[in-house]
Amino acid sequence: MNPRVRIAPSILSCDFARLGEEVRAIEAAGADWVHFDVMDNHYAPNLTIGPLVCEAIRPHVQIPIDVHLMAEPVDALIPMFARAGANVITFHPEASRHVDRSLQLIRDQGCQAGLALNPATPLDWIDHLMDKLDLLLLMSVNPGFGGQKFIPSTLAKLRLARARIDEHVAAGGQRIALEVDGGVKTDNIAQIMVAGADICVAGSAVFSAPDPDGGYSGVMQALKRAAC
Ligand SMILES: O=C(CO)[C@@H](O)[C@H](O)COP(=O)(O)O
Repeated sequence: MNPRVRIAPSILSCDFARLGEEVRAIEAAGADWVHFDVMDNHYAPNLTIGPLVCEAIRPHVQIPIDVHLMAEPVDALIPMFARAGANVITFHPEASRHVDRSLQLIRDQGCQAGLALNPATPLDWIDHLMDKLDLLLLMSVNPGFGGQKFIPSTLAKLRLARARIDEHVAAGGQRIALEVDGGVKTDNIAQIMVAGADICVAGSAVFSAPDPDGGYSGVMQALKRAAC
């Protein structure tokens, strides 16, 4: 088992008719965070869930809710999700006119602030923002849907991001968690961890592999074992 790996199942792939049960089951199986994908049919080509759903699952789990905004504009959504019980709020830089201000707004609401970069979005976006980041999310698929294939060039970007974060910490900066999102499976999670990830989002890999009793311990253990 790799003690460093944290798994954040993306509920985009869960059975929404049994949402409360599903989030309780992933927590019982050892999930570290609940990953909550917000898409608006504008920034991302899909329409998913909002603050009401976040508020509805909040009492069902103790683990952090990791809200990933694939929506624009973001500023009005930030306090809504903070009030709904989000612990981490991440957005894409193209979705905010004033990225620094949006990051500060997240921290002002008492949440951890994250920036998400699409596969084709350069890492340079973080250049003047390192002090404001609690999390950097690298998309390893294009935003929109669960069940896509991991884009291999993410590994090189991940190594660069790891080096940037380590330099920042060595220079006295705060820690920044590095999250990878999309196409994470048991057969590639080891490479992803070696490249420097701290947190792996996994949607279809988790929710398509329930145990016979409907839980997810088997797949969660398999992902954590494979991450070594
Ligand atoms: O945000 C997204 C896709 O836009 C991701 O969170 C996916 O939902 C992860 O699902 P899998 O690729 O693991 O199935």
